Amino acid sequence: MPPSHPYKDIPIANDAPFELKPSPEKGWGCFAKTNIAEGSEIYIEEPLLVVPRTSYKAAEAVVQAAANKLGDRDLRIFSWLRKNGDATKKYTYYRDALSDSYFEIKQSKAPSHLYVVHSRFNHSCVPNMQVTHNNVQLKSYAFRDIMAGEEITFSYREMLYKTSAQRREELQEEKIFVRDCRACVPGNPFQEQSDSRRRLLRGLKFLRTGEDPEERENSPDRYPIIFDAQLKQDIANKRVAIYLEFICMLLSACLSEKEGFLGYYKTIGTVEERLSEFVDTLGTANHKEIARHVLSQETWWKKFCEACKLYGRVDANDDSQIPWPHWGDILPVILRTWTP
Ligand SMILES: C[S@@+](CC[C@H](N)C(=O)[O-])C[C@H]1O[C@@H](n2cnc3c(N)ncnc32)[C@H](O)[C@@H]1O
Repeated sequence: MPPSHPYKDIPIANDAPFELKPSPEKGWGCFAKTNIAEGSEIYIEEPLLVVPRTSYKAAEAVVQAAANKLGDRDLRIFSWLRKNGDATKKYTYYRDALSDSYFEIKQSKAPSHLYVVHSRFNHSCVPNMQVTHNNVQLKSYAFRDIMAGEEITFSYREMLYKTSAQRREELQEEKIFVRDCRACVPGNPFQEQSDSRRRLLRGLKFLRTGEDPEERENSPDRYPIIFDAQLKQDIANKRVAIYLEFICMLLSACLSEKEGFLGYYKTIGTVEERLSEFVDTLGTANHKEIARHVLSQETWWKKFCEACKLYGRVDANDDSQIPWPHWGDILPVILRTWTP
């Protein structure tokens, strides 16, 4: 009989809906023991170790000092960590154990928090779990239904607006070579459509808000999303017409649903709630009526199609100064790139 794997000893609450098991080509991972309904909590965890931010070179002494303050039990748990679940790969350096299993808690001044259980979940670009935190406590929940036996994954970075090539580039910088991901493995229909959908989602976000979610990290010209310089400047400086914002929100919901991300933003209210609030901002009674009719449609695609009836209607609360013809150019392009 093979010797027991050290991960088998990692303490996981009995009522946790998942178990740790080998995950083909990804070391070990976490798999659902039962069906988990969308919105259900998956795990709550406190950090085992909190280490002040430091340079990689200095980290060994700093992490070692923090580890030395652990009680016997926690030190033993720390010692069970293995490089990507390989039982033979015990860490030589404390800093490497930390750097493979830490989470950055943005609000905290000490960014390196080691969570033994949450760091056993593998990455996916089409994940089913979201990890949030309340100060230093991590809390994860299912943002879509998860079937018993399915691997539970989360996205290590914000990746909704990135194409597979962009994601690959970023993850490889962290030595993560994504396997078994239907949005990344080239040549399958989901992957090809996924790239177009994510590019469109990014463009729609820019149209709605004037902010390009990728421009923060990349130079504006590296992965341009809007090629028309005048249009780009107009959107960045001015508000778009209300009808267009509404249509863009609905098309974004269609695309997010296809990508499996519709439940992802539930922490800030459901898409339905946000759209209802949006309807309240319309100033023309007739437009409100059309918008309510739009939201009563069964599917996101039907809602989007009905919303297109608002196309070009200037609302009483509209303060858009962006000239019309641009939008006439854009919508057909959007519609051509995506089939429901
Ligand atoms: C935080 S650990 C995740 C748990 C790890 N698999 C284990 O057995 O302990 C991160 C490491 O898991 C591996 N990994 C995570 N997601 C992966 C994926 N989608 N494809 C391939 N490897 C993945 C990478 O080696 C990465 O450095």
